[in-house]
Amino acid sequence: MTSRIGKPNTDTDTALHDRLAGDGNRHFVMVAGAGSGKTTSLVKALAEIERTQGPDLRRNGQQVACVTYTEVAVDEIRGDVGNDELFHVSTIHSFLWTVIKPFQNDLRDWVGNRLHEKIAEEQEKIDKPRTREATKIRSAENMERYKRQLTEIGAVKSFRYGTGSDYANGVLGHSDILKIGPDFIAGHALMQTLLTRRFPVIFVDESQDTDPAFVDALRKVARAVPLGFCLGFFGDPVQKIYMQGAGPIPSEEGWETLEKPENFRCPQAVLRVINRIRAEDDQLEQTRGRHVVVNGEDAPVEGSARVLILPADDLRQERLEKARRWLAEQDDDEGWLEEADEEALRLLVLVHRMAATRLGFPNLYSAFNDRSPEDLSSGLIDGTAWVARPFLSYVLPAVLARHKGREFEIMRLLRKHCPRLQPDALAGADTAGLLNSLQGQIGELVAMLEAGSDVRIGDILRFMRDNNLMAFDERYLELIDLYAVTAKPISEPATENAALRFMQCDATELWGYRKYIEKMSPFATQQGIKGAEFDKVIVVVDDQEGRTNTFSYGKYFGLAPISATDRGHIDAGRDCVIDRTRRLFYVCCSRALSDLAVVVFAEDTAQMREALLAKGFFEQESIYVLG
Ligand SMILES: Nc1ncnc2c1ncn2[C@@H]1O[C@H](COP(=O)(O)OP(=O)(O)OP(=O)(O)O)[C@@H](O)[C@H]1O
Repeated sequence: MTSRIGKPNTDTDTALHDRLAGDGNRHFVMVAGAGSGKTTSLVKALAEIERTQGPDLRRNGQQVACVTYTEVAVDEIRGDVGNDELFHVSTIHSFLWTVIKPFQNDLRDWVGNRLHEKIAEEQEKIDKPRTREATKIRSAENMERYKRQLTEIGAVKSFRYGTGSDYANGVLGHSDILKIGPDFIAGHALMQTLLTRRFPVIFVDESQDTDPAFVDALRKVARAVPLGFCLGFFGDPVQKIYMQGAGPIPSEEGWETLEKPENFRCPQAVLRVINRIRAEDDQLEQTRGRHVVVNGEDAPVEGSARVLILPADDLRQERLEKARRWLAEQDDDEGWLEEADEEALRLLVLVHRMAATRLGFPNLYSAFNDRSPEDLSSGLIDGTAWVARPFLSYVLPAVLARHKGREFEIMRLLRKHCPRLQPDALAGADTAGLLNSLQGQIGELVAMLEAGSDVRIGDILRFMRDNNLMAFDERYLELIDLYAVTAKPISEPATENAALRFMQCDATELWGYRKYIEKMSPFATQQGIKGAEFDKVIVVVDDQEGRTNTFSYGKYFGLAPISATDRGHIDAGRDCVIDRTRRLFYVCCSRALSDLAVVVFAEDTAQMREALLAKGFFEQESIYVLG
């Protein structure tokens, strides 16, 4: 038994198990605060289904689908329920791909329509009288390319799912899958029947951040199939931290709303803080808090929740280290200095310039973050930025595998990514010669990524393209060409040159970046820790670092003025920067199992203290100004 499944059932768990066992409408929404055990309820419900319905489902070749937000969350749930084939645990993308993959002809039609749409969009740009000449030329070129692709897709044998779309080669990208999946599910009755037959139960975890079109498509299925199918959402609207998430999931007629009043994770001191934070949102007040057994008695943990205000100058890194030492001394607890144990301490930073500098990838960070387009800046945090993918999933793992002498792993990576090892290319090839040459080229990559090699990221990509080590999509090929003809380093960040700036970074910066992405440092992003918990949590608040309009602690704490746009959003009752920052702060503070410290960098520390006192989240005696 794993830790989650082993937890005692709450009344809500019992109510859910009864519902799952019933033969009426079984759809439900479980909505509850942080640490209330939503994921625990989900895995316990899976175990209950296995126990009571497992043999029948297996006999019918059916599965229970559990869709969640990240690979990390998939692993967590898998860790609880094991590798049982009865459960199909996956991210949204991979679930949608499983569902739509068999419909190859429909996929081809969809791509055809999409290309027609793109052609029409470009034509519209050309037709606008105020479009600049250079833009018109680019649009005309794009149109030609799309038209060419229209003829090429006829020859595609079957479509695959990859990171970026490359229609001519049969590759559908992340964003395509997210459009096609809900379209197909919502639009085809046959699809709905097949879906519910194969997956008579579908659970969606972290529903507040799930794509709204996907949620709507599933709702439609639930309406169409009220009996014999069970759709269950688990979420917390106050933990929505991605702009595009669905937020609250309204219940429908016949559905049950299940609530969980307790918080099982946080100690009393932290529970008081997060209840106050939440009082400004939906006012849900959680009860109980974490308990431990002391001398045979179940007792609540008091824990701690403090704020340390530090001057925002260019000594931030040193000051943060000093603050950790201060906490260690105050508590006589070396845990605050922990560097390696992931579960013991996490430092949560909103944006990572500080971590980037410390880990040795300041330029790469700047390329992704400063005036960069949304897909790069948000992809920086979780490693999904399209320019970074080949390195994180292929090049760096291959080089590491060579360092460790794991040739088998290198072959696995090459087989997956290298066009020269695909079945079509291998037919009639001199396999031994090919393998030798590939081995040699991996050796060259190792040397290029060694400290002091003076190689740029773009050089590595050119090497890979020239030796056909990877199938690049068109966007990437254009970028490699652009890098090749741009001799001068770019000094001024601009949206359109972000990817090129990435290409011009020292290749060795990739190692620090990998370390950060793989969470091999005590730092984690504030958005990246959904669903997780740590013994000690340090939330680093530093508005100077953030250069986006998505979050602002200054505005949230009432120190920075709100803009006219913000005012417009507030007046219209729309989601605004203050709401988003509050939710992020709530998620961060609610990760602590024992101790929470919020480290705030402020231009004016006294003023910040006043602002925090006025907010009233923390007790007066728990707010410290450290010089
Ligand atoms: N019934 C229970 N009894 C005791 N502890 C529990 C119970 N349910 C959950 N817990 C513990 O509470 C903590 C939080 O549980 P879980 O991660 O499932 O909550 P969650 O609601 O998904 O959290 P969040 O939304 O904040 O990510 C875990 O340490 C879990 O082991």
